[in-house]
Amino acid sequence: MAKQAAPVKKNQTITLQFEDLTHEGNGVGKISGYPLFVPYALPGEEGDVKVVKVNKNFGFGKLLKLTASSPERVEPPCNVFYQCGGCQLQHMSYNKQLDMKQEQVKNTLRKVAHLDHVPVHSIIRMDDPWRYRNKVQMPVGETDDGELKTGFYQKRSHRIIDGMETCVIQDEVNDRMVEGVRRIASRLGISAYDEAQDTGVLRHIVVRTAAKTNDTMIVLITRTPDLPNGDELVDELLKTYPHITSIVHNINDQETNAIWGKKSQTIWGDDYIQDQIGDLTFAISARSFYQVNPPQTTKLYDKALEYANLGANDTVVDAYCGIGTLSLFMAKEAKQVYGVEVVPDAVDDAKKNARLNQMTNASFYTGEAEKVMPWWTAQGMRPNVIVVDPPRKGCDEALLQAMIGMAPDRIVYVSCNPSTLARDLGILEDGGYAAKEVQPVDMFPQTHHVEAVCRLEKKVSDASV
Ligand SMILES: C[S@@+](CC[C@H](N)C(=O)[O-])C[C@H]1O[C@@H](n2cnc3c(N)ncnc32)[C@H](O)[C@@H]1O
Repeated sequence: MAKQAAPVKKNQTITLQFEDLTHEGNGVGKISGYPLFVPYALPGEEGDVKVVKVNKNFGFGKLLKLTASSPERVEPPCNVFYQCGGCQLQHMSYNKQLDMKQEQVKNTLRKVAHLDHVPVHSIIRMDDPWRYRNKVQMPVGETDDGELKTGFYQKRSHRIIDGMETCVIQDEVNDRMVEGVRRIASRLGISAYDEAQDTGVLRHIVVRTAAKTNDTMIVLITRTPDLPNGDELVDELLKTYPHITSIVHNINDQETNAIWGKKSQTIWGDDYIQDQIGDLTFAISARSFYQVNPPQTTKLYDKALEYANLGANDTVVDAYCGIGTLSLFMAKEAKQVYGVEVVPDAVDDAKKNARLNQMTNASFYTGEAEKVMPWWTAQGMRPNVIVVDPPRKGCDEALLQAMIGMAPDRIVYVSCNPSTLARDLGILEDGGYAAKEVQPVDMFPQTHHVEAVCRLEKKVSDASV
């Protein structure tokens, strides 16, 4: 059969009405049924678009001029929003962002796993959806005059954006600290890493601030094993910012896109910062995962706890447990909690956190959850509740099968990716679990990222009814 040509050509300019949004927040307009995805266009708008890419079934366009604008369009407060790849939705009212995320969860569950019947509750919004991030990983470069400069990369590139004054989703302390480190390091003549030549020293400045305690950790990531003028840098930083609790040097000597290298050493203060969530205290070291949005984290964990519906005799497994945050909240209500996590430093933090909070009924194990869980199943572990909170790629099939084998009464699935959530729910449904309800939580305002918690229960078999 002859291949049907796309009805547009690259570089052609067309007028398009936008009717929908993609998961990434791009506007969707159709020309003779052929969809074009156009960043920064909103449903209900019309605009002149230059076609920039033509695939067989869809294409991409660049918005040249809006001819009809949506009431949901707002002025992005960030001066580099259109260059930076960090946020995608600042041009959209917060209510519209929430609608989009809600619909994404609903539609993905329906399309991927045919779970149309599962109620998806209204997304839990953030009261003030700005300045929420407690961690920043900022690339370092050099100006033409040899001064250090910092800024996020331009979209789909490794070019640092010029003129980035601030990041409006970062905690202001992080913004200030990045600028402070840049200024002092520049004065001390520390050079920036040059990716093209694989030369120079400072690659990234990472700052993590604890919202409740104001503890701050600074991580200096260098290509070189030593940090020239490191002592002076530490002295000056401490003089200028006495609230710093930890300074860590991480070495990344590889030619790679990865930010972090394998070796870290604390060059001043503690190996970790401490923060509080609710009435629990957590130690967090440099390499450990910690939720980035403190006010929303409390809401997310409250929902996960409600869904776990724990009793004093319950045993819980928390797979992908990080530093044991959710595990310890569960341990307050359950008899025993077992956490498993792949990052050894995070497991050390989790053990420390159990001690810090005087909790003796939570134990933590290092390993890949997809390997440890089948082994636990074979050992006869039979928890009443399993909690999973995997990275974006979702759960490994071996882990899902191990969960099914453990036959818990309830499963709580915390997800940062609706597509893998839906895929995994399909497998759990086939394995005898019913998804009962889903609660989206807006953990990442101004970005297209979506978080959701799902409650599953073991299906009652016909024979036992
Ligand atoms: C989304 S975080 C959740 C952590 C924790 N529940 C929290 O709220 O802070 C996912 C965690 O899974 C860990 N992880 C990634 N792959 C893993 C694997 N194969 N086995 C065990 N843990 C893994 C990551 O290191 C990270 O700590």
